Amino acid sequence: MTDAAIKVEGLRKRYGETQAVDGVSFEVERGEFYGILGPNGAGKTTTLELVEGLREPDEGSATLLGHPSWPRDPALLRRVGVQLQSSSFFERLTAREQIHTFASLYGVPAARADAMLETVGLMEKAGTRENKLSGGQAQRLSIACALVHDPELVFLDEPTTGLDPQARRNLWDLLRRINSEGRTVVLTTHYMDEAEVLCDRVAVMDHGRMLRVGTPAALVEELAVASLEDVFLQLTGREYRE
Ligand SMILES: Nc1ncnc2c1ncn2[C@@H]1O[C@H](COP(=O)(O)OP(=O)(O)OP(=O)(O)O)[C@@H](O)[C@H]1O
Repeated sequence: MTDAAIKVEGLRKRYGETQAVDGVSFEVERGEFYGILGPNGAGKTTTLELVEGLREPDEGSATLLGHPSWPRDPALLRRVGVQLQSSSFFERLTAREQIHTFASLYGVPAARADAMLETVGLMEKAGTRENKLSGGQAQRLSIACALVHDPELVFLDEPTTGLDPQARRNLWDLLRRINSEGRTVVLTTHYMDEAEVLCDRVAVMDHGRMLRVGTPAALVEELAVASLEDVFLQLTGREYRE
């Protein structure tokens, strides 16, 4: 058993000619808010999928809460929440029906599912079908579904992409609350301000490798620049693009 929430050693994954993840190692402490930053195609999503146990690594290993993430351990699924893309909703179901379905898959009482809808501010949209929700509402519903079984560890892949500034800030409040309740949160993001505000530590990734890990303030200081945006630019040589 290790006390880290996540321990990753030497992960590699290739798709045909593309070395998507090229020897990634990192650790996330329990209760930490950890951000993975990188330009398009850097390998963030593949890294998350390997760590979550959704893909088999070519090499290397990951442990979640002290257990190997591959081969998948059903007992672990109960303790981990993964935010699915809103395109993974069950078709034509309302917001309430979606989260009730997730709740029943996990054996969670319906009342808990309703409480999660309330937490993400979707009670008044409970009767709305998934395809009629706005982008922000769909994101919040997907986060609520990932949290309905009260996981200890939560993975979010670009949770605020495509949201307007107000909706992003509302989501930040929610993510902070989730973390302050003691959950470990790992997210990827396209937004440096978001990483700076939310994350205890960030890892900057490019070309399948982790270039640097540290607190946003420490990275800014280490590279003697003005902001995390500059850290990103200096390490990757690229503006952040969506
Ligand atoms: N299923 C797949 N089959 C083939 N190539 C893939 C597959 N998934 C990802 N790739 C390639 O692997 C590389 C890493 O992709 P990945 O989605 O992990 O990056 P990312 O950092 O999450 O990018 P983005 O910010 O655009 O989501 C990219 O070059 C991508 O084109």
